[in-house]
Amino acid sequence: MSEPKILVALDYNDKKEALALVEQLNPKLCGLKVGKEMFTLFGPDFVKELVAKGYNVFLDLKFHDIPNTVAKACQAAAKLGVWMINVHASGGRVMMEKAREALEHEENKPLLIAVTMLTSMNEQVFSELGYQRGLAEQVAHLAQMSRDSGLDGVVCSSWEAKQLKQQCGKDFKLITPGIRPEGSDKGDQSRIMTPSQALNAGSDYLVIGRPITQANNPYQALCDISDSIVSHL
Ligand SMILES: O=C(O)c1cc(=O)[nH]c(=O)n1[C@@H]1O[C@H](COP(=O)(O)O)[C@@H](O)[C@H]1O
Repeated sequence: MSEPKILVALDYNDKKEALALVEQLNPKLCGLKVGKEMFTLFGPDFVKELVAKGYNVFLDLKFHDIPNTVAKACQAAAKLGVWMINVHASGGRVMMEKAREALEHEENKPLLIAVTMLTSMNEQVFSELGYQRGLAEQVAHLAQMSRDSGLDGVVCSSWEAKQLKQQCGKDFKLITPGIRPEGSDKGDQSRIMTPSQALNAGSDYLVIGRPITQANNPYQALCDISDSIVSHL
């Protein structure tokens, strides 16, 4: 069975609300992403609760620290039984290599991916950061460094997916947030595509939050998105 391509971002401040949606879902339909808000509020036990339900759980804490700290955080995350964890590629090559090495002896080896440039970044915001390269070039540079460090993939926007597939190879996983069905509110996302466009561009997994969680009927919103990409499955 191919793994579900949709990862629902459970960005809730209410555990009951999150679990009410999860109860309507199933692990064949989607994976679940737990980010900084729910992890801060409800901690590792909430993550373990979702893992126990049989979901692919993506723990999105974007570890970015000195190599030793990130390596230990990755080991702690692996012990929760999660399917995927992320670090920030801007932490550098040594940090990413130490993170990968730290997982080698773990019983549960989650996919280890690196965040390149946040999908909320546009050229204007990016230019204030003072990088020499352009935004797309910086994403490509960080993706190559992540690949060379032995990571399993990157978080990037769907705008970079085609280029990164050519550059890093088909097995290097591309996880793309900034997914918006036609007509849905961009919010603070900048580099967006529809689910189908993103998969056509080469995305392996679609991270989708508010278009689902803030819909009037989140389950129906997920089903509609799932139906819209059925030709890609
Ligand atoms: O690592 C992430 O998941 C992430 C990286 C990135 O570049 N952009 C991004 O939006 N995300 C996360 O993906 C989710 C997107 O949520 P929505 O904008 O509501 O669909 C949020 O939980 C973000 O924290």
